[in-house]
Amino acid sequence: MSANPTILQSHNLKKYILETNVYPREAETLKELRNATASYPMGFMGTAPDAGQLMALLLKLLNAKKTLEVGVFTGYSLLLTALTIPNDGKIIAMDPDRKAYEMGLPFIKKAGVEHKIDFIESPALPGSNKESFDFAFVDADKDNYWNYHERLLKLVKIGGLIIYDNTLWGGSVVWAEEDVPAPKRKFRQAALAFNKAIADDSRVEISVVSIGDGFTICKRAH
Ligand SMILES: C[S@@+](CC[C@H](N)C(=O)[O-])C[C@H]1O[C@@H](n2cnc3c(N)ncnc32)[C@H](O)[C@@H]1O
Ligand SMILES: O=c1cc(-c2ccc(O)c(O)c2)oc2c(O)c(O)ccc12
Repeated sequence: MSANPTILQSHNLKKYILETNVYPREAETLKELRNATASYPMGFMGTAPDAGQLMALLLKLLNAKKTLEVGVFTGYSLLLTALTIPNDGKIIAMDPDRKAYEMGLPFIKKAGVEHKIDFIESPALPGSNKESFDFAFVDADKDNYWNYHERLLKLVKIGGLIIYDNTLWGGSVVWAEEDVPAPKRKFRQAALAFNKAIADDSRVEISVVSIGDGFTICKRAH
């Protein structure tokens, strides 16, 4: 729910933020990928550009070099990460949907950052448990977030960050169940359970940010 100001309740305020501080600094290739994605089926799933700007800032703060992405789609967050990490950085990016990745690939090539990307055409839940990643972005099957969390706490370094997207699920976490469209209920329940569990998890420091569709930023504490 990136293009819709579902969390920030004012369309005008969202527009103001985007036009004043986000779009003028957005890389040309990201803009092109975002525009091409808008006419792709389910194009609204792409990461919101204001949320992307926050992600880039955090990647820079961390000096992240090795990152993991679960849920690539056409590659907005992937290209953003590739543009932000150093030239010898690496992103392992997993998604069973190669078609969507290939739609965005020309923009990644044009930006000259394809060498930083290792795309794996597969559902996630990686095999190795060796900790080594500075950063992970999870924007995939919402009902698996807790499974990803358990695995990522082994794969991300102490002090590293994990960002989960869609944790406010269009704002529906505070709606009555009957007001939520039936197909959205399963992921709403998943978000409610995830938000409760993460609040109780002393292994991470957290901040829930009402940007995009809700970002839960977790720092691995120990
Ligand atoms: C919301 S989109 C990702 C948006 C992307 N981060 C962006 O900025 O455009 C969700 C993606 O998760 C992928 N997905 C679904 N189940 C998955 C799984 N088990 N492992 C990895 N990716 C998965 C879908 O194919 C879809 O492309
Ligand atoms: O409607 C959506 C659906 C999904 C989604 C992702 C992975 C799956 O396996 C799946 O079955 C659905 O993801 C979204 C998202 O990430 C948004 O930011 C906004 C909307 C949606």
